Amino acid sequence: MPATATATDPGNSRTRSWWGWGYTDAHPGDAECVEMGALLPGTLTRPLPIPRVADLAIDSPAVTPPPSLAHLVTADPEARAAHTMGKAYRDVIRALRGRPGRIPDLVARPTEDQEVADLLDWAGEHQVAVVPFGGGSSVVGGVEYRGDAHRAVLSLDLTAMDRVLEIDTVSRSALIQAGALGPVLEEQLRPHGLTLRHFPQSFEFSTLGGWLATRAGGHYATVHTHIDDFVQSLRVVTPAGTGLSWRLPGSGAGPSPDRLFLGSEGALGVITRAWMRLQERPRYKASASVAFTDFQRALDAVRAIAQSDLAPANCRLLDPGEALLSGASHDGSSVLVLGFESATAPVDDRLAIALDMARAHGGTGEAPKAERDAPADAAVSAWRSAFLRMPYLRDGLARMGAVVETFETAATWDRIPALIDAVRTEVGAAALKTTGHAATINCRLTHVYPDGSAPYFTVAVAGRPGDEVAVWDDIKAAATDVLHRHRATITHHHAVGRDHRPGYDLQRPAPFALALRATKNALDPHGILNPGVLID
Ligand SMILES: Cc1cc2nc3c(=O)[nH]c(=O)nc-3n(C[C@H](O)[C@H](O)[C@H](O)COP(=O)(O)OP(=O)(O)OC[C@H]3O[C@@H](n4cnc5c(N)ncnc54)[C@H](O)[C@@H]3O)c2cc1C
Repeated sequence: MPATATATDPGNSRTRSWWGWGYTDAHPGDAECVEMGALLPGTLTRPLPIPRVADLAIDSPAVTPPPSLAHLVTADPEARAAHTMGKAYRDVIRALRGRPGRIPDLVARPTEDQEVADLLDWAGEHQVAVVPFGGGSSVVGGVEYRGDAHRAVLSLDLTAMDRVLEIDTVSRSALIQAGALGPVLEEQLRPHGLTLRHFPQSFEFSTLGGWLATRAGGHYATVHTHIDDFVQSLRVVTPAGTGLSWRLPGSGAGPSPDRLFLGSEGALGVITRAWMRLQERPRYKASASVAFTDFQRALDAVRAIAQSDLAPANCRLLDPGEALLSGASHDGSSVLVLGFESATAPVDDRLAIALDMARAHGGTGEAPKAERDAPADAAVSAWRSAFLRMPYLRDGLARMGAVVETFETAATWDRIPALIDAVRTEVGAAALKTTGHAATINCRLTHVYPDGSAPYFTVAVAGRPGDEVAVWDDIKAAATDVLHRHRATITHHHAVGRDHRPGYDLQRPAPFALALRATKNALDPHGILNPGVLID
């Protein structure tokens, strides 16, 4: 039976930062920034001031919408500033240094599909570049226009389209508007005992449409974690018309129309709504952590667990640096965070078997605790809270002039040990060369598969004050080169955007690039949609 739900924003009384991560009231204060900076010798002695929109040079909009669309569009400086860039380190430091990217001329907030189509029609007639914008949490330059300086730019913010329109409890799926932020969407599903169960680290500040357009990866380590797996059907508004795929549990009818738009990053069309497969909320949970003195043996343990049929919800391996940083270990050991959950049956047995497998590879861990009865163990809790706090701390370190950023990849198991070693050595050497300081490079495995895994690296180093962007670009170029030589993907879940174009262009087969170009020409004949992303 169809059910409708009303959108709510649980966090709407708090102020979102226009330049940094999340809510302004959660940002570290000056004293905490100084304390963090002291951990990286060579950083500034005082934090850079919080940037103010009033200090930005914001030109008058180069374009005016027609009266019929004027009510959807704003030229408010705060709104324009907040839609200028994503939330990568590169974005944050440019805002802090008063050098943000190209500020869009206008921000539009459509409330229904027809308004999206009307905005695209108008933009096509006037050659206005349109950048679809969900939560704006892109870390790859996905929402930042970097094309011709004379072209007008419209940021198309989808967040006013944030409702769960219909729930089919029989087929356990829901029709959801693309602009719903994670908490807004889950709040509407909760009364039905259902969940999308897609929890990227950016969950609070990213949208369903953004997840679909970037093929986001959720928090879970195995099985259902990529947003792709939950898609039943998509509605996409393109300059060439609107398409709606059929709701099907599976179909072998030629190439999948949904697959064309998953990962299309706003370059082929605007995803306005999707039927998504839902899950029951888990009732049984159990978690534990295992310490290893030997990282290679820890990798072997994770591989064994990933190649079993245990399917842990969480199977994150933290190297010693990552474990120290998150408070999961203080003695130089690597830590494997294991978690199981189910809506159907207790999971303690599965956790016990996984722990036995870890111990067989030299791991030491405490007896498992079922989370229904007892809190998760200390290392698991420490890791979880550090995980959510991390982006705020990154911005605090950026205010100290430090260079702190992450990058992620995936490769088959046979390549993983050499890949991780090469990143540590070669990216470390590049960081030393460009800054004169030794970098901290930590690694964790975020997602594991029977045939490989996704290592996620964090780099922290004192920058060259005032030159932090160039420093990061040097380091990132070295990282791209290492990944390419080791046949590791340029991104496992952070998308391509503009920053990953060099790696993506190398990775994709030439005939596929031809097909993508032809598709872009067919669907977006005026080239207005997110120019520079995926294909020129
Ligand atoms: C601290 C932090 C943690 C993160 N953690 C994760 C993580 O765990 N997993 C993960 O996968 N990613 C993660 N990311 C990256 C980012 O959150 C994801 O790429 C996310 O899917 C982007 O969603 P969004 O709504 O913010 O999209 P935006 O950043 O607004 O847009 C991203 C891209 O999608 C396009 N787009 C947005 N909405 C639409 C639409 N409706 N139709 C068509 N195109 C659209 C945009 O044009 C852009 O190219 C993280 C980022 C940060 C800053």
